[in-house]
Parts: sequence; C-alpha cells; structure tokens
Amino acid sequence: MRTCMIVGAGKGGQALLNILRETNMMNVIAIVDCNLDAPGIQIAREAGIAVYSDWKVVLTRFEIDVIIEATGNEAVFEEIRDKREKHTVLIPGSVANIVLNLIEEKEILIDTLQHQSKQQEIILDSTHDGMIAINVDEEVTLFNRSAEKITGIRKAQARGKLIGSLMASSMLPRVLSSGQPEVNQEQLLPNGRKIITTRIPMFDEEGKRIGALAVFKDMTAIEEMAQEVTNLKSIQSMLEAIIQSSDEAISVVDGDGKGLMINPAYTRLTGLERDEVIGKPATTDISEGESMHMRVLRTRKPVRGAQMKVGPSKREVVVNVSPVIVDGRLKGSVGVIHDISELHSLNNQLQRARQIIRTLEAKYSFEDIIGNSEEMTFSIQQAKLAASTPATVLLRGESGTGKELFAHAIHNASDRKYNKFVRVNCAAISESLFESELFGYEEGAFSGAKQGGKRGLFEEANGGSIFLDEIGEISLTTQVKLLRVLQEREIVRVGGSKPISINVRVIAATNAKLEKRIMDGSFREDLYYRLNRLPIQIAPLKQRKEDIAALANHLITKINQDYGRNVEGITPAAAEYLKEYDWPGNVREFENVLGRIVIHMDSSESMIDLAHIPSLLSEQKDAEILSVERTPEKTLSQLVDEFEKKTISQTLELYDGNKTATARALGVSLRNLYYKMEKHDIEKSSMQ
Ligand SMILES: Nc1ncnc2c1ncn2[C@@H]1O[C@H](COP(=O)(O)OP(=O)(O)OP(=O)(O)O)[C@@H](O)[C@H]1O
Repeated sequence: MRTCMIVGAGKGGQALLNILRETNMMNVIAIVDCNLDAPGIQIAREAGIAVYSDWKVVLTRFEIDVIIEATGNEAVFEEIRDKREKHTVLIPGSVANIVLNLIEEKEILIDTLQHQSKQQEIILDSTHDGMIAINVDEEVTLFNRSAEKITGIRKAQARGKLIGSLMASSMLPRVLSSGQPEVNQEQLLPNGRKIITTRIPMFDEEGKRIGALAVFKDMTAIEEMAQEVTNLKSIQSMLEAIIQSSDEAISVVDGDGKGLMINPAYTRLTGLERDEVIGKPATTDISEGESMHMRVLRTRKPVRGAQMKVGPSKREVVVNVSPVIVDGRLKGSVGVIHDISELHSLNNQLQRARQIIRTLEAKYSFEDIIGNSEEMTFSIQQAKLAASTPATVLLRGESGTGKELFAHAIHNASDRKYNKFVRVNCAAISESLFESELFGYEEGAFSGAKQGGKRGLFEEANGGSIFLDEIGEISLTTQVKLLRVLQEREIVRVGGSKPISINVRVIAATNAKLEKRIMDGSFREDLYYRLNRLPIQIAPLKQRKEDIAALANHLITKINQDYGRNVEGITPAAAEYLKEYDWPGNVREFENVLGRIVIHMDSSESMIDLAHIPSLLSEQKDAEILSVERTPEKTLSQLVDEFEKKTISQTLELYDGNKTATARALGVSLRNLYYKMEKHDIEKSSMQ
C-alpha cells in the first residue's frame, strides 16, 4: 500500500484523512500543519498518525509515495512541487476539495439508498407473498414479514444467516448454482405448511450472478379458502335447486328493491317472466299498491299473511315477506307466495272425496237384492225404473221385507249416487224435534238452538236422496210441512221465513196400511197421493217361498263373514223344510234364524241340514204362539190382551183342554181362567 502525507489539517485535510483511513486506499504516515489546533490534528493523534509542523521534516524521516496538499495555499503547493522527490506524487488541494464534495454526495447517496431500501423493505413486508433472497455466499439478504409468518422463522433471526442453517430444505442454493429459475414448485415446509414457490437466480447489470430469490404463497391457506368457496358454492347451488323446485312462488330483491331471483312457480302464478323482474325495481310488483318488498325494505320488518289477488287470473294468495339482514346490514328481502286458490280446489276435491265416501252410507245395490220369484222380479224392475227418474218413490211391504235395501239400491242406481243418502227413521224422532231435524232451524229459533242455526236433514241430503222410513208415523202437522216440501221443492227453517230451495229425491217407506189411516183421519190424503205416485210393493216372504234357497245361500255367505265361519250352504231337504214356515218377520227373521243355526253348528259341519233345524223351528213355533204381531196401531192393552189370549189357548192345547191343569200351569185361579176365556172368546170346545 502506498504511503501518504497530508499537508494541511484544516477541514479539507481532516476530511481527506477520514476517507483514506476508511477506504484503506493509502497508508497515511503523517499530517502536517503549523496550527496544532487544526481539526485534523486531533483525529490524527487519536489514530496514532504522526503530526508535524513542517512537511520537509516528514520527507527526511519517511518514505512517502503521495503528498496531498490540502492547505489551499498556492505558494505551499509550488514549494512542495519543486522540492519533492521526483517519484513522489503531489495531489493539489483543489482535487482534495473535489474529493470532499464527492464524499458529501456519496453520503447523501447513501442516505437516499438507505431510505429507498427502507421503503422497499416496507413494501416487501406488506406483500402477501413470502420472499427470501440470498447472496452468492448463501447468506440471507431478504426475509420479509410474510416469509416470517409462513415459515415461522423470525425475520431478525434470518438476516445474514446461511440459508442452509436456517432452512435445510431450501432449494435456493441449487438455483444459485444452476442459474436456472424454478417456477411454481410445490414444497412442504418443516412446520407442515404447503407452499407454492418460484425461485429465480439474480444477476447484476453485467450479468454476474449475485444471489437467488424465492417468492412463495401459503397453499394451506389458499386450499382452506378454496374449500370454503366450494362449500359456499355447493350451499348456493343447493339453495338454488330448492328454490327452483319449490311449488311456492319465491322472489328475492336486493337492498335497493331490484329483482334478483324468481322461481318457475313465481312465473306460473304471477305471469311475470324473469326478464320482467330481474334487475327491475319492485315498485308495484305483483299487485296494486305498495310493493310488499319495498315495505319490508323500508321498515326492516317482516310481513306475514298478507292476502291479495295476483296474476292474470286473479288467484287468491297469501304473501309472507322477510328482510335479509347480514351482519346488521339490510341486503334485500325474500317473498314467498302461497296460492290458496289451490288449497280451495284441494278442499273441493276433499269435499268430493267425502261425498263419495258418504255414498258408501248407501251401501247396497240391486245386486244385493236376492230373489227370482215373480213378485221379487217385478218389484226390482219397478225399482230400477224408478231409479232412472227423479220421482218420489213409496216402498210398501211388511217389516223385514227389504224396503231399506231397495231404497239404497234405488239411490245407488240413480244419477245422485255420488251425493248423500240420508236415512230418517220417522218413528224414532220425537214429534217435537221432527221439524227442526228435517228442515233445520235459524239462530235463536228456540232456547238451546245453536249459534248460527243448523242445517236440517233435507239440506244435508241436497243433491242426493232422503229415505223417510216409517213415513206412516209422522204427525198431521208434519205431514202438512212435508207435503209443502214435496210440492214446492223448498224448505223453510224453523224460526226462519226465507225459503231455501232443495233438490232432493224422496224415497219413503211404510209397512202401515196408509189407506186405513186416511179413513180414520190420521194420514192426509193429499200427502198419500203425492207419495204414492210410484208405489213399489215388496211381497212378504211367505208369498215367495221359491226365493228361500237362494236367499239362504246369500245370507249364509253374509253370516260366515260376520261370525268368521265357513258354512258352505244348505241341503235341499233343509231348504224344503224351511219353506214350511211362514216367516212373519220376513227376510230379517230368516237371517236371524240362519244366524242362530250357524252359531250352534259344530265347526266340522259344513252344510245346514234338517238335523239343525227342528228344535229351532219348534222354538220358533213357541215364540210364534207366545208372540203377538206388533203393529203401530195396536195399543199396549190390546197387545197384552192378545198375548193373554194366545197364552191361554196354547196352554189349554198343551193340557188337552184340562182347565185345572191349565190354571195351575199359568198360576191363576180356575175362576179367573174361566173369566179370561170368556173375555177372549176362547172356543167353547176347549172349555170343557
Ligand atoms: N231380497 C233380499 N235379498 C237379500 N237380503 C235381503 C233381502 N230383503 C231383505 N234383506 C235383508 O234383510 C234385512 C232386513 O231388510 P230391510 O231392513 O231392508 O227391511 P225393511 O223392510 O226396511 O224393514 P223395516 O220395515 O222393519 O225397517 C236386511 O239385513 C236386508 O239386507
């Protein structure tokens, strides 16, 4: 290194001394100044540099290669120039000044660079990408905050360290030596995080390799985000699918009330297509007046159950609208429209279904009426004819002949079969209730009347048939009212004045001799003629005994079902025997007798035979002897008298006319027996 002497220790000399020492460019041997207080003198002394007041002395003591003249004094410069050794280089003070300026500029530059690098650091620290750079010695020169977060290594720890000691798996040394960039490489960090990184070699302006840089992203976070987005997307598509397939009409508007979404049900109901709604303000939307969406956006409160009519066909709907509030901010509103006209039509269908079920109340048809006798065939023919007309029918026949069965069959064969069949047992309803039951009543018609009044059975049967069983039993007052209904085809509720027109087919039935009733004044002749326009007489079983075998088989099937038995039928001999009996209770009695036979049969027996019947028939005979035919016109004392007469006659017969034995058997005195025999006109022959 060349030796140097600085002449002049003023400001310039001092600066030069500092530079030469810092840069190590030359070995400063001595500094010269006649003023030993000059600023450079002190620094020289501290640095162990010799201080002289005469430069010539220095030259005599040291081998000096370079003399720097820093006095700014031209005379001094010329003297040194002339007296120095030839090989010694002399640098004038002005040059030293230039150097000084350069130094100042360098300092400013350094300041600026430092400032810039601070700024760059801030920028690099604020980026989300991790960045690590190394120099050619593989020392870390850049380690930004994101790199710190992703790798978990402290920035302060990393700076200046060998990358290999910091992260053994780092590929930066490889890039540094190969000079080849490596783009978008996946890498697993020791802390378990997955990164995607791009590594590039760095060159200076002359193409010299100066280091390598890695820029990387945290894939774990990205993957988590991607997962969240995927989840959100699937929820969104699920919601969309639900909304699109919903039968409820749905519309969604944004916070400004502009249409965002509607579903096909909305278009079906309102007639509004997507392009008429999406992006358009919902100012009036589906109905007149303020839009429900706008009201909800204004008040931030839901609207529930608003009723309105919408669409070209003015369908009745109920609307529910709710605000959509996310994190306290109003994002829009969702409206759901329920079409209640569909509900109404469902309700109608339900009513219809109910009506069909009701027709099951009229459960028999002509197929259920058994009998091939001439009498029965004729009755069935008449009934079928009656079924095809709206006419009032009067079914006549003894008790148990099948009048109700015929009434069912007529209703079910008529065009009213899908409407109601209402059966009224006129004998069972008390006189006082009869009118209100049949014709209904208005609210307040009598004490105990229901609020809003009540429909009567005629209204109930509207569109269908009403079966007035035991019609002979109704009072004269009710007969007048019924006649009016049959003539006018309208009813007036009890306590009301407004006539209500009704469309009901009347099927009446009686076992009474109405003609006799007319004679004694208990039945109105005009009503009789009204009812008797289409009379159907059903013959008693004793007049059509040829029906017995077929009836027996039919009834056995029915009994098997009722009692869970498996009787197959009746032998011809048994059927013949049953024909000998008169069946005063007709088919009902026949059915009861067969039922009792079946119950008494052994489960191994499959056919009803003679052996099963005799005891039963004798029981029947006893019952017949001991029973009296109860007809509505008979009074209790008449019935008791009749029973008494039959009992006495039967007991006399049993004891071959022996009155003493008969009186004893009946628990009466002989005198009393005679008295009763006379009273009942029991034949003299049996009175011996
Ligand atoms: N021809 C028939 N074929 C099949 N079953 C019959 C027939 N006639 C009557 N029945 C049956 O006999 C029973 C009595 O019939 P129904 O009640 O119709 O007689 P009714 O004349 O209305 O009697 P009442 O005057 O006492 O009311 C019922 O179980 C019915 O099914």
